[in-house]
Amino acid sequence: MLELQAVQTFYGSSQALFGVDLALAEGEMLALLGRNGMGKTTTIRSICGLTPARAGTLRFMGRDLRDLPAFRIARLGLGLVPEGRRCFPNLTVRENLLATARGKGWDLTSVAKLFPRLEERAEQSARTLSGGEQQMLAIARALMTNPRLLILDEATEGLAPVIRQEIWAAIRDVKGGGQSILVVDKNLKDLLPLSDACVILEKGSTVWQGRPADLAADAELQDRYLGV
Ligand SMILES: Nc1ncnc2c1ncn2[C@@H]1O[C@H](COP(=O)(O)OP(=O)(O)OP(=O)(O)O)[C@@H](O)[C@H]1O
Repeated sequence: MLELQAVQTFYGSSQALFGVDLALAEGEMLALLGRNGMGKTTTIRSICGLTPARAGTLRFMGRDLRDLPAFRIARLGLGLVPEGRRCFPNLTVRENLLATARGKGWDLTSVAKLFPRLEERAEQSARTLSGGEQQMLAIARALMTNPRLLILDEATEGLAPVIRQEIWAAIRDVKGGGQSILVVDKNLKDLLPLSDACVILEKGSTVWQGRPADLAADAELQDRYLGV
């Protein structure tokens, strides 16, 4: 479904990605891992066309993504939940959800079932939600676009443990429904059991690709690339 080969991306003259490879099959969840500043967010920005790659191959559903503007890439069916959970603060929860609604599948009823907290707060402005609720809203908004691929960048970062667990439970449900997902998260304990494949980035390059069980069993590998 998604394939990156030898992707290089720059911010101005400063190179951030030096050779990112990854592959995600339809219906699977791919975990993109690596320490702070190793290029995970930049990889996502390159896929979405927000910081276009300067070299390499990026393909999604058989389409070449290089040189497509971000809005065209989004329309191919990428639903991005960016770091920092951006919603419209002055719109209500319901209005935020309706603003992105597109296609068939996820609708107000099914996202309310996934995140009951959002249904309880449907008429509140998004500004008044807690950080965890805003994250749920950001995920729900991305689902309302009925994306072929859902991309989650640090969806549980900085949230209380109970809220994190609610979000992981929701991700598990969404995945169980066959949704393809690319996820960046630091929480291996929650992430690995749900994932089908892993990619580790180190200094802007892919240094390891494999199965979650192999990574879970390899303390030395975790220590080398993911330890703090
Ligand atoms: N807007 C920017 N301008 C210049 N350099 C940037 C910019 N954003 C990121 N970088 C640099 O690109 C490299 C990769 O950063 P990136 O945010 O992709 O890493 P990350 O793995 O997502 O890290 P984190 O887990 O901290 O979000 C870093 O060296 C970072 O300093």
